[in-house]
Amino acid sequence: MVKPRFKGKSSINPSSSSSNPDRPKGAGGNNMRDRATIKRLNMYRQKQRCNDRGKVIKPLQFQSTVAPGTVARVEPNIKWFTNTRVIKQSSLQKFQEEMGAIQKDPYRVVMRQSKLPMSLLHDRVKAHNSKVHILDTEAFETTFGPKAQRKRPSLMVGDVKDLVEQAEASALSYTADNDKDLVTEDTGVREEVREEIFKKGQSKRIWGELYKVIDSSDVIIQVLDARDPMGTRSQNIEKYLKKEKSWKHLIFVLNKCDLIPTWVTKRWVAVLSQEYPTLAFHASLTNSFGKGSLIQLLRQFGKLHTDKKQISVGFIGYPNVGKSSVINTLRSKKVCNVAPIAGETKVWQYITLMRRIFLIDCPGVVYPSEDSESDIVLKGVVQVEKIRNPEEHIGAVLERAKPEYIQKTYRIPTWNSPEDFLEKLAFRTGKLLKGGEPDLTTVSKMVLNDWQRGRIPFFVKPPGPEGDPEEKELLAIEGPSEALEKVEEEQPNDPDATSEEHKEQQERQKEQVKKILTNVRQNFGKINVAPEFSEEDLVPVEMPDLDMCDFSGSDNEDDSEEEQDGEKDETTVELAEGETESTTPQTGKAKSNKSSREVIRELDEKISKYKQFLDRAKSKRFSEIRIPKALSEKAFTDIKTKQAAAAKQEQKKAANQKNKKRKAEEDEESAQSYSLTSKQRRAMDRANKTKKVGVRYYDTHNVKNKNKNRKAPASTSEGQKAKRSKR
Ligand SMILES: Nc1nc2c(ncn2[C@@H]2O[C@H](COP(=O)(O)OP(=O)(O)OP(=O)(O)O)[C@@H](O)[C@H]2O)c(=O)[nH]1
Repeated sequence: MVKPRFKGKSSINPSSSSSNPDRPKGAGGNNMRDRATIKRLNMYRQKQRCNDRGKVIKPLQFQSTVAPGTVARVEPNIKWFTNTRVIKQSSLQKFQEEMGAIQKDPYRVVMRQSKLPMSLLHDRVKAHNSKVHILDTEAFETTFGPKAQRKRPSLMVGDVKDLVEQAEASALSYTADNDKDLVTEDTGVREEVREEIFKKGQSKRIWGELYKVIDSSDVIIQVLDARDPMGTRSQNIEKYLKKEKSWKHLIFVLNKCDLIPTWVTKRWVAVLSQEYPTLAFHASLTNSFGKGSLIQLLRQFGKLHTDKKQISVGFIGYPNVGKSSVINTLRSKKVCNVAPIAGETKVWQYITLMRRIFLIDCPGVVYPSEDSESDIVLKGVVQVEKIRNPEEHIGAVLERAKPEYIQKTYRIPTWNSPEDFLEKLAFRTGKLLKGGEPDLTTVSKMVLNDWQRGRIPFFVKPPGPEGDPEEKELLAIEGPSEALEKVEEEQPNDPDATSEEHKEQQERQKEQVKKILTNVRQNFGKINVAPEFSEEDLVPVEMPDLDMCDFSGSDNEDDSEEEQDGEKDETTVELAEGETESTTPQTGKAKSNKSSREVIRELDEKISKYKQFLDRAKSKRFSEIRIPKALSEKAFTDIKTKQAAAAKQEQKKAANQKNKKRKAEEDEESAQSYSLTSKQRRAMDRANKTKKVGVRYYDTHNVKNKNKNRKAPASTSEGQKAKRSKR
């Protein structure tokens, strides 16, 4: 530190040291410390000097020299009161009036409030018991009238008596187990902290994404896993939507219907339809179900919002329920990433379905619940690879899935415990560690993956009696419209819905939505159920509407799908038409005019239609369709008699036209065995073949195979076989 040295008259130190407050300007460059800073720094740096005995011989600057305890006076310097200002009463009043007027004016803003004595505006101290002047600030109508907008506290009771009664009642029903706030003695035993992965889909970021999707959508589709619709449903989000966004349409889509028996799909659709419009869906690019209905529904919703250029449809739901797959199915191509692991979708994503309809994919969201870790794993919320102890959840799998399905899937006849099961499976699949130890972790992961991907047949049984088809029908038919009414009734009024006009508009919209939903019908018989369920699970569902009209209705769905895809499905058969033709007597006269070949061709067509129908039924393993035996027999006997008649006619013609020798031979043959020509025999064979319902689905649907079978001459195939056997 440079001390100012006395140099004659001047006490200014000419030194250019950085600690000299008097140094000339520019001596330290452009960025010089100012005088005050240097003085302050010097003050910090100074040290007190003491003699050998500890007595202060040089006190610090500004240090009091007065002995402690002495009464002293502070210098009466004006600088101590720099922030104080004096204002005249008249000026104060003027300030209050002018500033008050500005504050009340909503078009003017007071800037720099902190620099103005704003507290002077509110100097009137209010007494504690002074009246609340609500009406000073709010009008009577908005406060108390029928159109009051002021929020009232929601009190559960009307008066103190009620309150006491309620308190007593709740005291009686008190149980310490449910009391979360109860302070208990620390036993030292605590629940283990949950692994982070079990909080999948609950992060703030994911919820942020969800709210973005909800805010941007006009129609919200909650995708549910058909195997456990209630478990993958977020009732809290539904409540939120009903309360805060009541003008948005919420729809359920029951996805993965191919993994459960059809009657279960039907029942769940009926049950869920009582709350929200519900559609069954099977997401697949090649073999989907429900696509036509959903697109039709979305189109109709688009028409509802004529005021908008386009509508946005948000897909929300648990992770891994198939939101992205549904979007891909609707677009008929891979527009969203799909994976059999949860959390594939990370951020929201906009996809154009049509010019007027946009789809928004959302990451899977999980509402924090009481679910156990096993519940979370089995709902497919977490990725199996990330589970630390997958063996712990195998017990839950074995509990939930029926033993017969486990036996069938893994070919393990019996087991005593989950560990035993895992060991047996490890030995069977050769998943062994060093020394031949079974690799339980790998095997457990395999089982959990199989579960999540639907390879182990499982479904949560829907509520209600199982074998009451009448009730089911009723629910299925009345469901959507009832649901709509209920939803609409429960919906609170839109804040703006004060005017009559708005109400009318709402009514109109309600009617329109109702109409839309009654138009959308699904034929559950068309779902291709993949897993093989036991007899017990395939509760035979009588379909009273198994007259062929039902099938014509079902084709409508395909039609709409084709409309979308722009391609025609060759396998679509209008059985309704076929049925009326075969059963009505009108054909007799007309047919007599037709040539026998035409008749045979027609009959062939009919045969193939019936065959397709039977194959379809067979592919469902008769889980949902029961063909009345009388009906099928009648149909086939009809065909056979007609074929025989046509064949006879053909025979007669041929007999007239062909030479005598041939005629004689034919006569001889017919006399001997009443046999038919090879063509007729083939036709008869085909007719007989249709009786065999054991033909697999792809035999008729795979056109390639069909042609191969037809074209390949028997001799060549035999020749090939012979060649192969020689080799
Ligand atoms: N069997 C069957 N599997 C399906 C169906 N829909 C989706 N999946 C499968 O379910 C898995 C998850 O599908 P995603 O579309 O990725 O599911 P997501 O809901 O988008 O999942 P997140 O990205 O985690 O939100 C994939 O392996 C799909 O193949 C369906 O209808 N039937």
